Amino acid sequence: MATPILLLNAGSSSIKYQMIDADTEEVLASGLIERIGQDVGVLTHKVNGEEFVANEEYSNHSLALAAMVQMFADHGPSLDDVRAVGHRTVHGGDKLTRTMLIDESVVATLEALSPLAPLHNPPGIAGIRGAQKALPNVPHVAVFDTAFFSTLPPASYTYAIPTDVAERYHIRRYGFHGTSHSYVSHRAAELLGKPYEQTSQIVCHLGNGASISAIKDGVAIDTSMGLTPLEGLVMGTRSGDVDPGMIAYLHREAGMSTDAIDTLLNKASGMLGLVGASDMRDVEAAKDDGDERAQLAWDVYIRRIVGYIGRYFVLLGGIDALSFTAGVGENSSSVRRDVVKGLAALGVTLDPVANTLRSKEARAISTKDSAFAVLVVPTNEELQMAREVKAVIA
Ligand SMILES: Nc1ncnc2c1ncn2[C@@H]1O[C@H](COP(=O)(O)OP(=O)(O)O)[C@@H](O)[C@H]1O
Ligand SMILES: CC(=O)OP(=O)(O)O
Ligand SMILES: [Mg+2]
Repeated sequence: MATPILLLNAGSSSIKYQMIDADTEEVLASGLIERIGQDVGVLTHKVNGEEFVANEEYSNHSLALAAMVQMFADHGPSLDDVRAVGHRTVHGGDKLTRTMLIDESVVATLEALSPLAPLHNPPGIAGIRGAQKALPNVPHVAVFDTAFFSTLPPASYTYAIPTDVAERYHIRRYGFHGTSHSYVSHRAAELLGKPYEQTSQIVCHLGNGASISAIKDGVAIDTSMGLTPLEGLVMGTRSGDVDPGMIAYLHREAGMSTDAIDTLLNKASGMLGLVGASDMRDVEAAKDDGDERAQLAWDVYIRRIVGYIGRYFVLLGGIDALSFTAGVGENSSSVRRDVVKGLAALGVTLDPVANTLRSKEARAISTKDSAFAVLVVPTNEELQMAREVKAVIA
């Protein structure tokens, strides 16, 4: 008896999905709907080694989801066999801290948290609504990006603002990409051949959004994203850390509204703001062509990562492994090379051949005499979600 589970990972302009047999962990189908909200969207559906592509306008996430359902109807596998649907849900706040069945009160809480994750929670909710309509008779389960970080100690999650304000508005650091940090750190422990609970690790999730986590004895103790997924590293379109004084300054001096500043920092900053392109492949190509703006953006990006790793290295008192994951972390050997170059004081060294080898497998890229292992571990948020959903419906 197979247990097919449908996993939905709704982003601001895309939905990634997989159907996984939770018993064998076999991928039964996978797909990606891109450019939701633009004139022409792209839906790519993969099943049995075949690929089916549709180009249509998907003006919102509900319509995109309806197109996905149609793909399953036309090309299989049948959605009738699906036993549960898992939803990547970005902000769970301080109430929703573990994988759980979705009911109306969960959706209401997610709606209330939307201001804290404006790029992520609204599409997540649209995904839940659309999937509930398409698959009304199976359990729907929410898997939170924040859950892995519910173990952060107060010294890590507390902002130095008046306690009554923090409490009234639930202002604290939550952390995101937790499903990925959890999957990657467990996989890294396997590669190290050490029990998870005995590992100290730093994980760099470098995708469009990016974050770093510090894990001590198998417990997350710090991470670079905070109240919202804006804090920390430089990202595709997000600034990461800035002096918070900049917000009031822009408001007063440039006459910008709070919404305009929010959009500036979340959607027009990062690589896009510095170079005019949010995709690291474009930034790297421009840098290699001698574009000075791209070189500066690259240096800012790398320096921020190196700074966080140094800080977490000290906090952890040394580490067993530093892992790179997500779109940039898995694919850009130059980002990995330059980050490790910046960490020379820690005695870490890369094997340049292993670093540039292209592979989809988790692997070590450091030399034998490196002070700690450097790993590339392809993330698999959907598989991690399938495991958690299976446990919840059991
Ligand atoms: N070969 C590559 N070199 C550098 N960056 C890459 C490469 N392939 C993909 N990327 C980067 O990965 C990003 C997407 O990462 P991903 O983890 O899928 O992000 P998200 O889940 O936030 O959409 C792209 O925006 C691109 O910048
Ligand atoms: C939380 C977050 O930043 O997610 P993503 O990287 O998918 O944008
Ligand atoms: Mg992602």
